[in-house]
Amino acid sequence: MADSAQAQKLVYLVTGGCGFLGEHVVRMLLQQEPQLRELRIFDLHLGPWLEELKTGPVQVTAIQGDVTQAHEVAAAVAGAHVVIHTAGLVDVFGKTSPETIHEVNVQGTRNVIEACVQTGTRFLVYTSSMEVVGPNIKGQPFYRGNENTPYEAVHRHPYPCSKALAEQLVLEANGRKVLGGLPLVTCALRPTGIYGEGHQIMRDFYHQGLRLGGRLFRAIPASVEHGRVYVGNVAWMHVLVARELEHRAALMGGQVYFCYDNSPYKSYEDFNMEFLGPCGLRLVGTRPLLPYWLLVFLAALNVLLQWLLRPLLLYAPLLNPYTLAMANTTFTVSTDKARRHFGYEPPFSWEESRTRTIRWVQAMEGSAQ
Ligand SMILES: NC(=O)C1=CN([C@@H]2O[C@H](COP(=O)(O)OP(=O)(O)OC[C@H]3O[C@@H](n4cnc5c(N)ncnc54)[C@H](O)[C@@H]3O)[C@@H](O)[C@H]2O)C=CC1
Ligand SMILES: C[C@H](CCCC(C)(C)O)[C@H]1CC[C@H]2[C@@H]3[C@H](O)CC4=CC(=O)CC[C@]4(C)[C@H]3CC[C@]12C
Repeated sequence: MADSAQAQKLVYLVTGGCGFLGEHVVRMLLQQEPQLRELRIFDLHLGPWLEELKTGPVQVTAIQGDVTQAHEVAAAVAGAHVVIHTAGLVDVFGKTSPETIHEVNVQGTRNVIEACVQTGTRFLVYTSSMEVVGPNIKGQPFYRGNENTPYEAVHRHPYPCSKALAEQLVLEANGRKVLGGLPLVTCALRPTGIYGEGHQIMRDFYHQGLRLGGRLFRAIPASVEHGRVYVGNVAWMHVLVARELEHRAALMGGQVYFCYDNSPYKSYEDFNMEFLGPCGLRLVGTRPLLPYWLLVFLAALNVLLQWLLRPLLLYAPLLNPYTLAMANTTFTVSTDKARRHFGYEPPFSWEESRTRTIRWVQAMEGSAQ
């Protein structure tokens, strides 16, 4: 797509463009994609910040729509050169039913693929997740693994199940003939746990810490390592893949790539403290304060309470058997596949990613006072 005859000719569609990752992808595209003529942002809920983007040189079209509605998706996709499909329901806390998660993540993705085929859009970038691989239900560690590392990917939870099915649909669609007879080129990106400006779970931990008098209590051993990735780097990988898919279709089509950067491997809680610490919170305990069996019991109790309270209110705490298993299982990625295939280098260093995230938490602190 680097053809100069195509300068400022391309139309991109970002589904879920008002979400945590989607907003970063949208802003990154506007900054870094010189060939962009029109950027369509499709989301169930449109953010007010979109207005400020409409004054720039690129035509920004905000489309309020639902990926589960095939006709809405087809209308948004028609005429787009590239679709970046980030829309999804990210729910590991039992806020939504398994059926709704499946409908949005799997049927929504099917609708996006069919829309590409029917309208002649050739390039589709899908935001998958590391959860497609693991951690699995056995809690087996994945240590510095890459895209070829053998791992028993067995899931029961609706979220990873839905992401795995959707990813499979995207990969199988690679090579299908779109309207006009040319082949569809698809690719799936698998971010590990994303952090950065706008991260809701970081916000939740921060407010929980404030409520507890500036303290958080260690629940997970520091030895359990997680791979995390800065949202700006994830956004950049999406922009780069979208740009390179045409020229490297034979190499990249139907491929999966972990989304990674140089963020340090740490336990989920210790990693969060990299940002929450400089904002005045303290992680109490060098070891977990409660025995693991008690956490398992509390997590199960939360499931029971969620079920009992459902007719009255939505009770969806951070701790449940799934999140406990996730937090307590080492899952770290070490790969260079994206660098080898399309020259990905994370534009934000760990220091910059950390500084930006701390500034964001501090701004939240300011607004809370
Ligand atoms: N947050 C994380 O750590 C990770 C997220 N991902 C994936 O990245 C993608 C984006 O996730 P986040 O930005 O964290 O989530 P998010 O919840 O902030 O963003 C998702 C966006 O999709 C939109 N959306 C939801 N249902 C929709 C529907 N029916 N029709 C149209 N739009 C709809 C939401 O309104 C939201 O703006 C998801 O596909 C998720 O599975 C992958 C790995 C890690
Ligand atoms: C909320 C969990 C930490 C709470 C642990 C407790 C209650 C003991 O303090 C989070 C631990 C791991 C997170 C997940 C992981 O980063 C991978 C993910 C990938 C996605 O695609 C979506 C988000 C998530 C499932 C992420 C969700 C929060 C954790 C379970």
